[in-house]
Amino acid sequence: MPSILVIDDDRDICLMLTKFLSKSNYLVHTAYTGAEGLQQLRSNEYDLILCDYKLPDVNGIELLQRIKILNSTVAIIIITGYSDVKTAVETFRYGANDYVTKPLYPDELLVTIHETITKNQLKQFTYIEDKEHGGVSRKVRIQDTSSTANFVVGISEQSKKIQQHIELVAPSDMSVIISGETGTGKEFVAQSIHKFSKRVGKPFMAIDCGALPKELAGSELFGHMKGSFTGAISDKQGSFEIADGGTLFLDEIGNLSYENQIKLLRVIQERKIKRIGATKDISIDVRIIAATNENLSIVVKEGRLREDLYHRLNEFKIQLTPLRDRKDDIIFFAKYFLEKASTSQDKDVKLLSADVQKYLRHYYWHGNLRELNNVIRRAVLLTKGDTVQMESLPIEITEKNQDNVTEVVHENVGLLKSIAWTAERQAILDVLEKVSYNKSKAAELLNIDRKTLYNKLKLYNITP
Ligand SMILES: Nc1ncnc2c1ncn2[C@@H]1O[C@H](COP(=O)(O)OP(=O)(O)OP(=O)(O)O)[C@@H](O)[C@H]1O
Repeated sequence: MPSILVIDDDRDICLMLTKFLSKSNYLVHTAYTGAEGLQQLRSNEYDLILCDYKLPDVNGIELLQRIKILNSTVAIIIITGYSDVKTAVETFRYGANDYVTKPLYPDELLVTIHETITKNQLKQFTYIEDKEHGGVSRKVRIQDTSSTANFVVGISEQSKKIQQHIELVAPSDMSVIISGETGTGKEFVAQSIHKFSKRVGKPFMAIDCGALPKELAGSELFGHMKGSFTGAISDKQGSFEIADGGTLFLDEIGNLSYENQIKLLRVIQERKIKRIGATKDISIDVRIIAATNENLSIVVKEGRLREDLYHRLNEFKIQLTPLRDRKDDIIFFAKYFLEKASTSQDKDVKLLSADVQKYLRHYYWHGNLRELNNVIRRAVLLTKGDTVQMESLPIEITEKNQDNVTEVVHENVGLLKSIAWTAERQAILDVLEKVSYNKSKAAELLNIDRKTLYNKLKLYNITP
């Protein structure tokens, strides 16, 4: 039975989640503070941590970093208010796997939890038969690249160009830097390069340098010998050895320590590594694809990335455009995600209403394709008929976005506003019912303060 640790200071949410996740055959533990969560993590193994972004004792990023030190492979889903999505997408740089927005919908949560655990397990340790080492089984971490089957080429000019670049650079052995905002698809592009290269069939390993605790990074990348430091209880292969013959994808390269950058440079120049504490070098043949969502020339200027390493990695550069700047792709991908979500949820939602399409086109998409995927997944869950309507979109997309929707003719604005309001009114009523009309609890679940809730009750003429 997969096990989940819920970290949330809202005891009602913990209780509610424990109840329905247990019913869905998960083993659930709860913690009300970050410190308590870390304590639980020290004594238990979990498949997934479901963690509120705002905890009283520790901020979300710091907690993620501390979780990763204790367990670098556990899957993490962040719970956040939609208004904080911009901050939540930042957590992907620190190892979060996905996020869900409040108010929580049980069905959506179940789908997200199931997908996250499955995807994370595919990345985890697998025993493989190692012919070169006398057929001995060894434990390695290999990324399953079957997901590359799902790599979709967008229809915008920028996406077509990216595809050309992938096909151009893949057969060569050049190092590649892929840059782009979070969620633009850097890892998908890296997998695609691997798939089209002669290294296909060999390992593709993804290392998230942002999520890698500094203390463990050297050993994770280059391996270590038994006894080389406290905790090194046996010899360990690093990612370079494991990925030998294949491709190593180094995400958030700007986060590597200076010392590890020097070691990385040596691998590129001499094709050799030395495990921590070892005396002998090991020859390595690995193609490196690095990714970043920062401007690397600035990172170099600031002294966080060695210039020589930057130039060695920068043999070929692929720059992914934010989704908001390739508008043609928005609806194209939305339809793709719609079909995927509809199939996986066993529903028959096939269309996006004209208004929904307009609003999607004009939203900012801080989290790019990842955010679009999440919004569509939730919209499919909330849709009763075969067409996604405005009320199934988060209020942040329909409300804040209104000023930007230039294609909406003036007389339609009032109508759209009223649709958005209807959706919000319904959401408030649903939550009130769920918490037996306890307004404090309702405000918490809705992620607004009590005063705002009272104002909205007045506005929508709700008299519980
Ligand atoms: N080409 C694509 N085809 C289909 N789905 C895609 C594509 N690119 C991105 N996605 C969707 O967006 C999500 C995020 O993609 P990916 O992890 O590659 O982004 P990223 O830029 O590496 O993000 P981060 O910087 O946060 O690590 C994927 O899980 C997938 O749902």
